[in-house]
Amino acid sequence: MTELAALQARAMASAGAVPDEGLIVCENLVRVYRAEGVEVQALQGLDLTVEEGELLAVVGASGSGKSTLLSILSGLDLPTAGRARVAAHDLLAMGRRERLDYRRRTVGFVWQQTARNLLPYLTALENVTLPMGYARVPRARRPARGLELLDLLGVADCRGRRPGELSGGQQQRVAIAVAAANAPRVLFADEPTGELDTATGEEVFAALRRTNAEMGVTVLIVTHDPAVSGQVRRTVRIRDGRTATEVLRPGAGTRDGGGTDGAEEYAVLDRVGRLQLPREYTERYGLHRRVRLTAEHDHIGVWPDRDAAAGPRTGPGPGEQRGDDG
Ligand SMILES: Nc1ncnc2c1ncn2[C@@H]1O[C@H](COP(=O)(O)OP(=O)(O)OP(=O)(O)O)[C@@H](O)[C@H]1O
Repeated sequence: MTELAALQARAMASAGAVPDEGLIVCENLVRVYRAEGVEVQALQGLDLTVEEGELLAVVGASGSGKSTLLSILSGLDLPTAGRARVAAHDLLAMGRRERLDYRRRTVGFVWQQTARNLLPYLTALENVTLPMGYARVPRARRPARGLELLDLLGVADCRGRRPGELSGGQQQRVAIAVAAANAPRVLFADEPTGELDTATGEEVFAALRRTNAEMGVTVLIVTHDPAVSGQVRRTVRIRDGRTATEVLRPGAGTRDGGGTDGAEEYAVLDRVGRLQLPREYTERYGLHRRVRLTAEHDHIGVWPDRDAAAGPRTGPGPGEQRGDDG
């Protein structure tokens, strides 16, 4: 078995994930910051389930809560309330040692700032082999494993160079190799292409897809760039600290990144049946405070509540706009 195959086998092996649950499960996650007497609700009851092996993007405007979510999932921050589990680790209940082990072995990170990912005085290969010490990989096996990773990500020729001698895209691909060095269950990437031009950014996405497809590592990319949706099969949009909508693109996330054809937008339904309607729908159809539901044989109709203004009525009026067909 090659080093990479061994890594893949470890990544794929179930490490005790609770059956019927995703690899990542967030339920009603709340994070309140208190600064100088002012309270900011960065997360306001966020729900998210990610299955093992997924490659997904979490998108949202600035201030929507993406970084807060990433800090919690990566074990750097604690939520104020709610539930968060990753690979059978309860992120609210981890002790110091478990947290350290979680950060070293269960998850890997690629940050936007290329300089934050790599040590400047080490070569690409030394950067990749460094974290293997945390997972007690025998010293003699580290270079072969590191080279295999650099090769998978198309930067084996950079092995002897220091970060300052690499392009931004090469640095990010080496950073993915570093993050994947201990075959984590999940790789978190925070705006991994934020500092790169489009063509270089696509190379980095291709590298993230290879890590996902060939090592079986679940990859979660956080970005404010909605165009990233075209690169992955599933995009979850956060709005005001909650998961608002999801876009699924059959065929995306494959070699060519897929296209926009066949993309379908979904609203997120939480465990107790709450649904958040996209703002463009609530504005377009004049939906405020409450809506009227009609049960059809294969869908539910959502109608503006005009009764409040126009008096009681039993059915939708002629020419009234339909709120939602699904
Ligand atoms: N340490 C903190 N103290 C107080 N408020 C904070 C803190 N960190 C974040 N916030 C606030 O929480 C909200 C969500 O911030 P967060 O950084 O998670 O959003 P984001 O979607 O990652 O934004 P960006 O894309 O600009 O990084 C914002 O209103 C932000 O001002």
